[in-house]
Amino acid sequence: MSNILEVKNLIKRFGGLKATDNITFNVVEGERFGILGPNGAGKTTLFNQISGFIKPDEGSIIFNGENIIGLSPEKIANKGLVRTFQIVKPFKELTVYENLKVTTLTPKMKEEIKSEPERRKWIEYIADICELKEVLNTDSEMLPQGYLKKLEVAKALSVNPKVLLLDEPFAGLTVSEIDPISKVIIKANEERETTIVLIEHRLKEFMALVNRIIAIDYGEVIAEGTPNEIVNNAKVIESYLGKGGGDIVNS
Ligand SMILES: Nc1ncnc2c1ncn2[C@@H]1O[C@H](COP(=O)(O)OP(=O)(O)OP(=O)(O)O)[C@@H](O)[C@H]1O
Repeated sequence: MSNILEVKNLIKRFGGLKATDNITFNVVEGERFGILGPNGAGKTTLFNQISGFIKPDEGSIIFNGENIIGLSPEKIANKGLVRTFQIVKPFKELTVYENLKVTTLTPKMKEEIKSEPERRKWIEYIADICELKEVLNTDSEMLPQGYLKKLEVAKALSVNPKVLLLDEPFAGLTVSEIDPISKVIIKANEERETTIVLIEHRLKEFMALVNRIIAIDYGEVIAEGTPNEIVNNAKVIESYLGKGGGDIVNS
C-alpha cells in the first residue's frame, strides 16, 4: 500500500511559539492512524493545517500525490480529504436525511451522483454504515449526543472521502456511547476503505481503534509506532506523567 498522506517538516508559529515544530509523518492508504498528545501538544493545529483551515509557515503536505498547501478547506474536501470537528454542527432544523442531502450537493458529489434516486440510495447506504437508518427522518435537534457524533461521521463519509480526519469523535460521550461510534469508524474504514486519521483523548478506546500512532508533545513528534510500542515508550510515558495525564495504559 502506498502513502495517501505525506506530511513533511511542518512548522506553524504563533508569535514565539511553534505549535507544530518540524512534524513529519506518512499515512498509508487504508490504515487507521492515530495522533496522540497531551493538551496543547499541537494536534488541532496539525489537523487545521492538513485540512486547509490554517496555512503552515514551512513544510509540505502531499495528499494523494499532490501538494495541497494553500488550497481552501473546500478544495481539499473536494479532492477527498475531509475532517470532522470536536463540536458537532448539524443543521438542527433539518432531519438526518436532509442533513446528508446537503452534504451530497457539493461539487464533488454533484459529479458522482447523477439522479435523485441515486442520491437517496447513497444516503441510505451511508446511514446504514453509520447506524442511523432508524433516525433518518428525525430532526437532528432531537438526537442524543451519541447519534449526533454518528451524524458528524456520516456527513463526512457522505462526500465519499479517501481520508477522514476525525477530531476527538468520543469527546463528550458516555462510555456506552463510545462503542457504537467506534464500530462506525471501523466500518467506514473496512467497508468504504476510507483511511482514518484520528485525534482522541480517550486512550483506551483510541488504542483499540488505531493500527499506528505518532505521539507529539510541544509541537514535536516524540514517538511513532504501534499502540503497544507507544504505551511502552519512555518519552510518551514521561510526557503524560509530566503533565498529570496519569497512567497512559489504563486511562
Ligand atoms: N490561534 C492561535 N493563536 C495562538 N496560539 C495558538 C493558537 N492556536 C493554538 N495555539 C497554541 O498552540 C499550541 C497547540 O495548540 P493545539 O490546540 O493545537 O493543541 P492540542 O494538542 O490540539 O490541544 P487539545 O488537546 O487541548 O485540543 C498551544 O500552546 C495553543 O495555546
